[in-house]
Amino acid sequence: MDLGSIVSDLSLSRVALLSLVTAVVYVRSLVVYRLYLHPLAKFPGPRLAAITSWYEAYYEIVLKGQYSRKISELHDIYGPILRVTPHEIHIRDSRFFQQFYTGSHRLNKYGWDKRFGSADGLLPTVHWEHHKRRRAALSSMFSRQSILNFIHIIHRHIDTLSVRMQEFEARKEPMNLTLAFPALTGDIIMDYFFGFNYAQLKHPEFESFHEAFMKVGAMGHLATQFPAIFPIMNSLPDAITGWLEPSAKPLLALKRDQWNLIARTLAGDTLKTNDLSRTIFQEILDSKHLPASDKTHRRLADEAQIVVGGGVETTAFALTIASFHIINNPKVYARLHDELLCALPNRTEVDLQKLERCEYLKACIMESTRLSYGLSARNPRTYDDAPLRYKEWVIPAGTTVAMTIPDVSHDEEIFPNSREFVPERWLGDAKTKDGVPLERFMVSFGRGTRSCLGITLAWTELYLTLGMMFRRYKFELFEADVSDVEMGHDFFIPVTKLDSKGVRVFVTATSD
Ligand code: HEM
Repeated sequence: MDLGSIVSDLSLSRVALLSLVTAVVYVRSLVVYRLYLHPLAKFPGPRLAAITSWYEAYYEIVLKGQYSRKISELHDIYGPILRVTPHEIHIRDSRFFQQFYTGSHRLNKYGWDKRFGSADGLLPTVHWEHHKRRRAALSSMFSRQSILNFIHIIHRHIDTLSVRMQEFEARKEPMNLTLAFPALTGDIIMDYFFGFNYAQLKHPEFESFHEAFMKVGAMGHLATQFPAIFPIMNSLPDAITGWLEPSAKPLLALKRDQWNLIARTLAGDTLKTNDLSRTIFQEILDSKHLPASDKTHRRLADEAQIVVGGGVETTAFALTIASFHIINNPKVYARLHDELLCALPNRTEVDLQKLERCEYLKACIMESTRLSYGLSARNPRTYDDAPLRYKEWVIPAGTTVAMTIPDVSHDEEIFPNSREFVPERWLGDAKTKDGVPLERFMVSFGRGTRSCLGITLAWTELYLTLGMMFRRYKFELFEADVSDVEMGHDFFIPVTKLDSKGVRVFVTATSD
């Protein structure tokens, strides 16, 4: 070995040593900073969660969507306020929920922009002002009147569901409601957004967006830790991404499909095949609230993914939960069926106004919505203008603070036996023990300026679908139990145990 190479070997090992020392010093300083000097250092919680986001990553990625559950256990130990990552505070206090989400109209939402690969859709929009104009552009399409203008199309899809039920009855085969409902809600929202649908409800196996949206949710945990994932996925050809990550294929297909639909519309193709006078898509394109930068191909694709996504899984899960519990509880079924018999003496009729007067049906919908949560994820907000006060705590301005809907749905003080399906808890002048109206704690549609935009559409679908089903049919569960509707994983939306075969039922038409 010559002198030159000895010298260069020595300097290489010096560089390596120096790098190691620098890394150790950096990590130690970061740990000391996050534990003792960080503005959130005084907040309770596990030290590991305060030091590194890998604590969160372990529960979300390795254990597949279990951090929400862990956080609930941590609240039992540390109290209502916790530091759950180095930069985030979580609060579990049902009585603070309303105040937290409505405390200011200038709340920003950091974090969800990385989750779905559609950062400029309404739901994940970070800045409150951008959100305000994007929401204004969509609002009129979600008013009661607009939904009533669209209701004949919802009726058509519910008729198709009824025809499919007759088919399964004739074949004496179990029907998979877990798959049928996303096909129903998918066809409805496609008709409303684009003006046509993929007839997923007519597909023999109810092929739908269901799997793709579950994948979006699951990948969100990865994207939270590695925000480059979606930008990389978007920049690679689909074939390569699909080869690298086969489980992303349904998601890629969905994204590609929506991208192409928007390209065709922008190029002047008419996709609309239904008789609707306006689609959500046209409404966005014509909106005076939006600047040109909000009408680009990419932004429209983001909005399509978010609105179609918002319209599919949430309502479908609430329908699945309602159906399972009503079928599983003969007394609930009997009471509901009797009520529907009075409201709709003619079995072919499905009338929204009449169904809305059915108190017990409404109570069943409240209960299934409570148990379906809408979203199971921590729902972050940032008070950027001033510190947020919670009890004796002052949370510095600019801190991400989150609360979680399932925490309220399962607050035993407010909803005793909260895991059980008890529609009766909503009847009459329902109140908590200390006299607060119970509806105040129905938070599954969120609260404040960013609460669910599709609430009227969701309620309309729930009334019409459940009204039709439990007026016209009787059902028997086939190899399904409560674990097929309980949350096993928080993939942003609640997901049941992963090996669930779904809620399968035998169908029989009623004779009355
Ligand atoms: C049972 C059914 C549903 C439930 C429980 C539900 C729940 C929710 C929740 C909790 C949020 C608020 C997220 C937040 O606070 O940041 C939300 C937002 C949203 N939902 Fe729903 N949803 C349902 C059905 C629908 C339907 C049918 C649509 C129709 C497209 C829809 C569209 C949206 C949209 C666009 C947003 C974003 C609103 C915004 O950021 O301003 N949802 N939903």
